[in-house]
Amino acid sequence: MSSFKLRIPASSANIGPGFDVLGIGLNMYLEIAVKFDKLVDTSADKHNVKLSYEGNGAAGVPLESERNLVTATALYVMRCNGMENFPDGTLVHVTNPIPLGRGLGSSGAAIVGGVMLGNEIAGLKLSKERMLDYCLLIERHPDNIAAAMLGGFVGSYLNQLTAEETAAKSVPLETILPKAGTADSSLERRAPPVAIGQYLKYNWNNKIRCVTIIPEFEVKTDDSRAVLPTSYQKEDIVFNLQRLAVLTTALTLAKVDHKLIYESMKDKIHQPYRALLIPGLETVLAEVTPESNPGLCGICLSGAGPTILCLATENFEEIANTVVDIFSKKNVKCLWEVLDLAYEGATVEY
Ligand SMILES: Nc1ncnc2c1ncn2[C@@H]1O[C@H](COP(=O)(O)OP(=O)(O)OP(=O)(O)O)[C@@H](O)[C@H]1O
Ligand SMILES: N[C@@H](CCO)C(=O)O
Repeated sequence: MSSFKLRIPASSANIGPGFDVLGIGLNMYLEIAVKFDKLVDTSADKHNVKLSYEGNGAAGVPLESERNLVTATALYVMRCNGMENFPDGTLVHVTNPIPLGRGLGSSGAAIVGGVMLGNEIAGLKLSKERMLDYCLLIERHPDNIAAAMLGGFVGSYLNQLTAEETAAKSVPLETILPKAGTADSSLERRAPPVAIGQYLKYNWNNKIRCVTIIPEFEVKTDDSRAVLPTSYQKEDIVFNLQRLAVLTTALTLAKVDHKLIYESMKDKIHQPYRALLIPGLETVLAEVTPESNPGLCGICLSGAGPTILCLATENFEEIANTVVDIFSKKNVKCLWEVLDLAYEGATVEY
C-alpha cells in the first residue's frame, strides 16, 4: 500500500437556532499522515499500528489503537468489512490544531478522519454519504460530521428508518469504541444501515468571516447536552424554526444584511441552558451586537461551547477583543482566531 494523507476541517455546529441541524466546516485542519514500512515492528499494538500525535491534547490523547478515537473508529469500519488489524508496519501520524472540547468539532473531525482511514486501509471506496453512516453510529448528531466531511455550510436531517434499521443504528457505543477489557466477540461487526442522514450544502457569502473566541476551559459535549431540557415550550420551538428558515438564505445573499443575520442567529433551544456551564456567555450574547460592534453580523455559541462564533464582515480584531474582555471579567482567558469556511471538506491525498 502506498502512503496517503487525510485532511479534515474543524467545524462549528448549530449556528444559533440550528441545533443539531446546521454546521460549517472551518479552515483549521486535522491531518492524518499514513505510511507503511515493513521494517518497523508494529506488533506492540494489539492491532498492528504505530500511532504518533502532535498538537492540541497531545498530553492526554491515548496512542493505543483501540482507545484512540481516530484508530478505534477506523478499526470499527475495518471490522465491519472483514478486516481486524492494520497491515504490518502501518505508521499513523496525527497533527491536530483543533482544540479539544471547545465546540470546534474536534471529535467530529477525529471520527470523520477515522472512518476515512478505515475506508482507505480496507480499500472500500465508500462514498462520502456512506462514510457518514459510519460516522453517525459514533457521533449521533449529524451537524459537525456533515460539515467536516462535506465542507462549506451544511444542513442535515436524520431519515425515518424502519424498526430494524433503527435497532441497527442504536447499538451501544462501547461495542463500536471498545473500553479496556471488552471481549472481542462483543464488538460490533455489522455495517450501519444505509442513508441514515440527508445532507444539503447551502451557498455562503464569502465576505462573511468567522471570528472564533476560544476560552481556555473545556466543556465536554456530553455534559453540555446533559443540561438541556427533555421538553420545550411551543413558543421556543417556533422562535427557532422561524429564525432557521430565514438564516439559511440570509447567509447566502450577495448584500450582507447584518441586522437580519444577527436577529436570525438567536436561539432559545440550547444557549440559555448552556449559559450555566459557560460564565460570561449570557453577557456576550446580550452585549455584543451590530450596533456595539460594526461589522458583526451574528453571534452564537459554537457547537456545544465554550467557543463563541462571531460572523463578521470587518473589524474582526475589535469584535474579538470585546468578547475576550467580557470573558476576562469572569476570570476566563481566551485565544481567538479568524477563520474562513473550508469549502471542500475532508480530503485524501496520495
Ligand atoms: N484528534 C483526536 N484524537 C483523539 N481523540 C480526540 C481527537 N479529537 C477529539 N478527541 C476526543 O474527543 C473529545 C472532545 O469531544 P467533544 O465532543 O466533547 O468536543 P468537541 O468535539 O471538541 O466539541 P463540539 O462537538 O462541541 O464541537 C476529546 O476530549 C477527546 O477525547
Ligand atoms: N449539535 C451539537 C453539536 C456539538 O457536538 C450540540 O450542540 O450538542
